[in-house]
Amino acid sequence: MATHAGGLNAAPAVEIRNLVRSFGSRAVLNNLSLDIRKGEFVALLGRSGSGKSTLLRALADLDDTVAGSGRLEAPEKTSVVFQDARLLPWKNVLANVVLGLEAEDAGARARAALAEVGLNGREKAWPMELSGGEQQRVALARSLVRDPELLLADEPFGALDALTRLRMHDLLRQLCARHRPAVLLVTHDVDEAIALADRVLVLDGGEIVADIAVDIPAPRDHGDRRFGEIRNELLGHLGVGAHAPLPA
Ligand SMILES: Nc1ncnc2c1ncn2[C@@H]1O[C@H](COP(=O)(O)OP(=O)(O)OP(=O)(O)O)[C@@H](O)[C@H]1O
Repeated sequence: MATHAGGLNAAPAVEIRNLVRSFGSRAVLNNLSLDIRKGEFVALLGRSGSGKSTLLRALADLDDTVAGSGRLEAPEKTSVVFQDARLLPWKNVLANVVLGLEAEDAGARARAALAEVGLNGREKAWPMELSGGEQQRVALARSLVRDPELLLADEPFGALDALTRLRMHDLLRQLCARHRPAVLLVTHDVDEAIALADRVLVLDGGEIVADIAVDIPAPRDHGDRRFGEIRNELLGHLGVGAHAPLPA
């Protein structure tokens, strides 16, 4: 079992026991159990179709129509970020962040969140005027303004170019260090998982088949020996050689 980065609260934010989720006769999640502690950043890898999004949707309570059983406890204050920013095109940036917020100071909080993601001064812009990376910044601001105890992110940087992706890694790292939500990040990118997470999981056959603590101090260097060891171990669990491309 993994050891964990220091400074984390030992109480679990997420407790999953014997979770089953099936489509027809196929159990995509098969007696899966998992804890995520408060403030812990967990990345989830797995081949295409292994059930990563199914798990994330279960945690987000977005799977009412899916057959299943088991116990799942997750915080009420949960935010989700998807690969596409899912902004309402007819609302400006500020209105997108404020949407659904009932707090009296919603506007001020949304402005502060936009400043945190580097979009100060863009409050009145329309989504279509923003780059893909900027739209994802808005999506992050929209999540954080709700002060979530759990942040679920389903390949949030998958559609971005390599440089923007690296910038978004820095941003997400800073935001998580400041707000300390528990995080479950679904990604296909092994290096992204190692660079960002306290723990990296691999999902296969409906179960967690690897649970690896990333015991590398920040800032993490991709060329670091330990980084390479963890990469190789994860690639092994994913069924690919260390230098072969990850199957889509
Ligand atoms: N609504 C649905 N109806 C039927 N089958 C589904 C449905 N949603 C997902 N599945 C199936 O469940 C399996 C897991 O899907 P899921 O989207 O969770 O995988 P994933 O690991 O997130 O894949 P990817 O990495 O390609 O996004 C797949 O075989 C998929 O076809």
